[in-house]
Amino acid sequence: VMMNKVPGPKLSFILGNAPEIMMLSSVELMKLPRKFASRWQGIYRIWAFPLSIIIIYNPDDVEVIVSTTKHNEKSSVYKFLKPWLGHGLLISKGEKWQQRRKILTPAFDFSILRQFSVIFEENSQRLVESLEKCIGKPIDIVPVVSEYTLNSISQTSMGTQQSDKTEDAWKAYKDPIYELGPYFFRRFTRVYLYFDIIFYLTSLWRKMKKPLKSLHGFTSTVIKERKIYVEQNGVKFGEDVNDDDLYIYKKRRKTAMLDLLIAAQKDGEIDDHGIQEEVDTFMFEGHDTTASGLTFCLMLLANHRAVQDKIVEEINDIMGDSTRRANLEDLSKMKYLECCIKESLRLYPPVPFISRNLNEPVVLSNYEIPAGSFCHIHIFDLHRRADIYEDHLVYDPDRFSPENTKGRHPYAYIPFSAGPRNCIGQKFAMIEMKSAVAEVLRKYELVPVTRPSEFELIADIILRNSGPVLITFNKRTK
Ligand code: HEM
Repeated sequence: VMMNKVPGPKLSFILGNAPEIMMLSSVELMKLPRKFASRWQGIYRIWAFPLSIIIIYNPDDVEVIVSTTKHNEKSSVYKFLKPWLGHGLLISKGEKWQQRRKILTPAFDFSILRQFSVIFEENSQRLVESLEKCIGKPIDIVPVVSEYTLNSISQTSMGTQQSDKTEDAWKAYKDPIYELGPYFFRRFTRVYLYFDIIFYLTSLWRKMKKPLKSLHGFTSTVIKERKIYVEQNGVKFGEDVNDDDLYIYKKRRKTAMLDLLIAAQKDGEIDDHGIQEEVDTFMFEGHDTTASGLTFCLMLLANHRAVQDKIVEEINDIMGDSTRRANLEDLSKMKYLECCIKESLRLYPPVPFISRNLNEPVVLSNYEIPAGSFCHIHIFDLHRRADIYEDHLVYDPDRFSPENTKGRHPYAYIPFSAGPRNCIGQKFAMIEMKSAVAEVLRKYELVPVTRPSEFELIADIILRNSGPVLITFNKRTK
């Protein structure tokens, strides 16, 4: 069956109402695909002249698209990010992507994550201390959590020295990102702005230049400082990693991502511009996603007292009376905590949708989809399918126990995407989130202020609430 048989909103709806779509707020735009998802069964199409877009949210079709390298190319939607992230790993294609992925993969090897875990521990400690000041009153956790994830990505992957970068110091990086958000949104909702030739003539583009310059200035300083450090300390590349965590961490050994790139440059595999692209990509992808994940997870735990208590019980079983920080080995034993994080990534996937260019025809749900179409994968709607997840809107971490996971379609749950183009930072993110949640819960009882029912999610690259996410932290008395 051909493409034009795929169900979807009436042609006139999209074309006729295009100006209305442009008028939608980002909260309303987030709701629209949710409405469509409930009307169709896992696949629908949208014509936004001259684009034909297929939207899928069923495991079989998702598997067809993400499990091979055939449909690996990101769609033009990502080009909105190009002025910022260049052709970094998230956006690049073909041989360039393959080569970069090969250079960068060792930076996320388990042996390196083991070294990083000491840094996560220290930052979790700092997170816990910073909450001390706010005990007993509602606070917005969004800035607190993103300070944690920014420090974590920069001190691990970028090898930034462990200075006490506070919220204020990070403003120079975060403010331009917040400034750019609405501009990306504007472009996304206006099909004519999909064409570079038009876009680069608009005042929108002119407005974007300044925040982009600030962002690039920030990351190029990170690179410069690290190059000087490597120069002065004569770090040798290609040494075996010593087993002593503390030693490696103090010495800041070669294996951090930025060091790998600097090494690759010495081998002529990448140039300054290429390094800048990757640092921009990883600074962003590596902090905003986990900040979103942690925000929603902590909010859900505040709203589910029994789940919180069960996690604390698990932690107490593992840590006993010890007050030392939970290390990587302890964290790997926290199986229930892992289920809680997974379940929160199901309901609130930080990357709510991904998109591919179909460069060759493909059959999805028995429809022949021609080459040249875009394929959006709506992770958000896939994760909320009532036929896969009973009581699909209920936060129930036990869904991810080994028994309950058995028999579930492997592509029914893909917060980190899947296949060859999956998230390179998946393990990194899980350890980082576990460390923070465990340490926070050991010290505090989370009392709900913002309720999930009050959420107004917005259409953005990363899933966010339109307002603050408030929680009250009280000292935990065992
Ligand atoms: C909860 C946290 C995270 C979530 C939910 C997440 C999710 C995702 C998803 C869905 C993709 C696929 C994107 C696409 O197909 O367009 C992706 C790719 C990617 N992620 Fe993550 N991510 C997380 C954390 C991280 C971290 C911590 C890093 C880096 C340290 C990272 C770096 C990347 C990069 C570089 C890519 C592109 C990979 C490629 O195309 O080869 N992510 N992530």
